[in-house]
Amino acid sequence: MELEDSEPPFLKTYKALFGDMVEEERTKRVHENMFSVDEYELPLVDLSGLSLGNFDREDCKKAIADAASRWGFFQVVNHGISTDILARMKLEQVKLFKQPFYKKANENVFNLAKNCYSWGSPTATSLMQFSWSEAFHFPLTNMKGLREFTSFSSPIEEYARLVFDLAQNISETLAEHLGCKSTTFFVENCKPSSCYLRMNRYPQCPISSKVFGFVPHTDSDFLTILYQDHIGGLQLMRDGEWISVKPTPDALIINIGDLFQAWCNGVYKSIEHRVVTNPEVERFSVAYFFCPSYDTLIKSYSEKHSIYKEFTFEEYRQQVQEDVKHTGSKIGLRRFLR
Ligand SMILES: C=C1C[C@]23C[C@@]1(O)CC[C@H]2[C@@]12CC[C@H](O)[C@@](C)(C(=O)O1)[C@H]2[C@@H]3C(=O)O
Ligand SMILES: O=C(O)CCC(=O)C(=O)O
Ligand SMILES: [Fe+2]
Repeated sequence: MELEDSEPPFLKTYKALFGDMVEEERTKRVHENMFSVDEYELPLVDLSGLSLGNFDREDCKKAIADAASRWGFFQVVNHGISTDILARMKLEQVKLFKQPFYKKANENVFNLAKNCYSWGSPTATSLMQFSWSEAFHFPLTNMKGLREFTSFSSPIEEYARLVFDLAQNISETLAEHLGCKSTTFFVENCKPSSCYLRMNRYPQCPISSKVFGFVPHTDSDFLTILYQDHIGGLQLMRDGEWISVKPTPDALIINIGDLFQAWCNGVYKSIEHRVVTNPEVERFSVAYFFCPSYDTLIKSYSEKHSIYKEFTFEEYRQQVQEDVKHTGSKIGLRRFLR
């Protein structure tokens, strides 16, 4: 197997030691169920409809609510975040991950939160729970901290400001569709400082199609807004099958989180998703978790009927972390069924 100069050193070593194994792995992946998964385009909503006349606006809101209830996932274009900001954010993200390990692991260098950098799933208790990825996952309580590393007006900071408004608008649209026309719940309980940003890097994985880039999970938030590059690898569970999500340039992917599913009594779905590895190229994504403050009480929007017990966001996170610690898996909302 010939060695290409452009390949990272670890891959050269692998090919020298296990060349035929890598070839065999590549052949195997073609038939592997992870890679023969059907690729779908998520329901696409053009948000420019929200700023048009009444009918277009209502159609746009209905498309958002339909996708959130039928898929739990959808993608949006004309979301108001420019291609330029997305491209500059991606560049900063690549620069950040290319830093030497000692710098990435030293939170003072980037002035981000403590312990925000990790490899894999920190609490994995078996290989199947290992994630072949590295990530910075930090609360947006200190946006200025982002400037220390990147530049005065960090594109990541600009993105975080814009994506908060987008998450707020989409949440209120979803609430309105439930008949909560003038709810102030999200404005009162979700602030830029209560949200999180997670930057993911998925290195190429030439050794096994059985390793996940990110283990199957649901997001423990109201709403996640995901910016992914063109490589692909995100899969979601639909009708009992894993389906691959086809990347759309400059689109943002919205998925409903556990807290919204509880708040709306299951009308909108928090869907399990995962990331599969790629044998040839690395992949980057940025997930924005739209979260309330920890003391926010999550209870059904409808007084008359609720599937889940009331719980604060803090109680939810603690329960998840306890379950993940003791069992290696997140039990999530099932813990709070009435
Ligand atoms: C180990 C875990 C923590 C996590 C659920 C999981 O089982 C695997 C995914 C993890 C993750 C990653 C993104 C978010 O940080 C998070 C809150 C989420 O929604 O999925 C965490 C989960 C968690 O701690 O609740
Ligand atoms: O990278 C992706 O496509 C998904 C990442 C994800 O699910 C997460 O960060 O919660
Ligand atoms: Fe996720």
